[in-house]
Amino acid sequence: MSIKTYQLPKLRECFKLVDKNALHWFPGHMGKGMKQMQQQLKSVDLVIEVHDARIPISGRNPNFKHTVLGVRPHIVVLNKKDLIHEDAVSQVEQKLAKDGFSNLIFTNCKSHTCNGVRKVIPLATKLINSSPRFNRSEQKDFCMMVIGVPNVGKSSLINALRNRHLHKSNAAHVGAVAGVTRSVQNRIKVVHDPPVYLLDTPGVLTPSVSNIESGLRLALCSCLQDHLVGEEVIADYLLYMLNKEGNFAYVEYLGLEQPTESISLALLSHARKLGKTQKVRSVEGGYNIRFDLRSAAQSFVHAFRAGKFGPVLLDRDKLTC
Ligand SMILES: Nc1nc2c(ncn2[C@@H]2O[C@H](COP(=O)(O)OP(=O)(O)OP(=O)(O)O)[C@@H](O)[C@H]2O)c(=O)[nH]1
Repeated sequence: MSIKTYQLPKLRECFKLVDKNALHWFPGHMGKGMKQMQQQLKSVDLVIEVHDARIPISGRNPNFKHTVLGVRPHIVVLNKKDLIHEDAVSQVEQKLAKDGFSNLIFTNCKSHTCNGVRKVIPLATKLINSSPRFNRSEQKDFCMMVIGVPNVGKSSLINALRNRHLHKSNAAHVGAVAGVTRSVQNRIKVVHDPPVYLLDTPGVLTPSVSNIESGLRLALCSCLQDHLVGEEVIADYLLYMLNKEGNFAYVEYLGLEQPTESISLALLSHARKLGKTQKVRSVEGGYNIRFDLRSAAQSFVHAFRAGKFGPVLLDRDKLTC
């Protein structure tokens, strides 16, 4: 196999700035969902907080700490483990342990043989049995609430656990866009004996994103809806991050000769490669055919989300703080 060497461009130190309001996504169902979660706390024994492993710090909703965490035992599941480097796992573990998260499990809900998925119920029941159950001490069944920001894989985790323990098909609705689950759902049984039920909840973000770069990372991982931020802005941030990581797998994918820092050049090349054009009305009255940069941006970002550029830990810079 030949290894390509590239003449590297001078790395830029910034990415396209986006208006903070574009990163503000807190529709009504999120506020309502948060209230429903708080109300449900008395009927659950444990909270499972799911994160996207690519953004273990940026993807954390700090409001959960004051609203739904603290009363019941708590497990952090870092899902989409297949999209980060194997060697990043221990770095993330160390950082989160330093931040006070001791019950951590990495999962890949797309794999039927994931070891992490296998560990969730045994760890959860162990934690419940070693904590006071308060109003639920007479209950024979266990109930756990699955929380997290949008699109991190909460429903997928419930389905994976149900599949593993009951060999039953999916019961929670999974989708590739943020905001599929819009209210706290009915209990879903995932284990027979002792009975274990899980509550799926809507993904909830903070009402305001304080840091633009964290917001762009959330957008890149599909925790916000793309059209709110803009596909070309997300694509620009992706290009900036891949260059910063020294990950040039995008060069061939986009049909480029060399790495580039220019998102316009990258998208033009990709649109040309895909043959994506659009008709644009000209001032003279007719139509001009132009390369469709928006479709190219969508395709670039989707390729990243599908793992086409290999594993990427977006929060690497936050692990040393
Ligand atoms: N690569 C990868 N993709 C995953 C994994 N788990 C879930 N997904 C994908 O992530 C997307 C979101 O999954 P969901 O289970 O719907 O996420 P959610 O957190 O319930 O989403 P909301 O209801 O929007 O809050 C889907 O396209 C899943 O197929 C995983 O471990 N690895």
